[in-house]
Amino acid sequence: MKDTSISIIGGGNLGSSIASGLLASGIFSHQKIHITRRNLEKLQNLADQGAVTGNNNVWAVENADIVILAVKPFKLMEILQEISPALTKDKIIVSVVSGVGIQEIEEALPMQIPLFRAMPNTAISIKESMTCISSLNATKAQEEAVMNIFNQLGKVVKIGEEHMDAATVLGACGIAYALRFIRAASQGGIEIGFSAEVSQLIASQTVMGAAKLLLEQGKHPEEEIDKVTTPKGCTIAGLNEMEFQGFSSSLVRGILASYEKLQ
Ligand SMILES: NC(=O)C1=CN([C@@H]2O[C@H](COP(=O)(O)OP(=O)(O)OC[C@H]3O[C@@H](n4cnc5c(N)ncnc54)[C@H](OP(=O)(O)O)[C@@H]3O)[C@@H](O)[C@H]2O)C=CC1
Ligand SMILES: O=C(O)[C@@H]1CCC=N1
Repeated sequence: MKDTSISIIGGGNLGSSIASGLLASGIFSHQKIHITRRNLEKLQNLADQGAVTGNNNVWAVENADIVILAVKPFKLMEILQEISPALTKDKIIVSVVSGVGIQEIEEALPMQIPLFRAMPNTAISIKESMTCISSLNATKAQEEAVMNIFNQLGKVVKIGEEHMDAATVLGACGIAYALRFIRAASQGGIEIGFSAEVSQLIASQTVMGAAKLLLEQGKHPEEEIDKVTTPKGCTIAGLNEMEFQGFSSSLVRGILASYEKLQ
């Protein structure tokens, strides 16, 4: 895709993470990656790596084959109105905005354009995102092209639009839940004698190993847990106390609370 141009409108937390992932991936030439926001100073790091930064959204869309919309939900309609004159039928739009449905976006567009919603997470900056994608008005080839981009930035799954809020919670918010687990585990590690640094290393690498056991071997978590829980041992004692304190149910309820916020 070296001749293809991609523009990210809204270089904030997620937009900049996407740009970093794209720069690291080599999918596009660096000078074909455009990113906009009003406070340009905050894009200096991406400019230093060869991306084209700016604050002219219309220019960015005119010069793009693929446009990623990464502004806050309340800004999206304003941005769609602004960039509408620069849109043509051959451009692909990908919205990573949470809570705004694909149909609502289509209604705000001046013509029928291949439209995608993608829900990545901030690990896209290191090509370890989980990205869920839905589409409207896209050909098979356009779907494959978009899936292929996100596939190189982590893992990707195509979902129905009706599951996009669930994807937002489990995948995008999920990064924060997992990080909070790591922080809590690290704090426990400090209580039992490790320095903060060593504790965080042990907790982070352990979570990565646990995730890889499932991802690489397709196992169920309980199958792997059974291998760790020695009868009368310390793991089952800790797990049962955590469950007594509501560990699993607090996670499930937290996921529901996030989901309800999007309804
Ligand atoms: N953060 C995350 O983990 C995830 C976020 N999302 C979704 O992604 C979207 C962005 O979220 P997030 O990155 O966290 O939010 P941020 O506020 O960090 O980023 C939005 C950016 O848009 C820029 N912006 C505002 N107005 C304009 C404009 N007129 N033209 C160009 N850029 C503009 C802002 O920069 P400036 O003020 O300098 O213009 C800001 O940095 C949201 O819709 C969110 O729901 C989805 C999945 C995960
Ligand atoms: O919390 C939020 O609203 C956004 C959506 C997904 C991740 N962050």
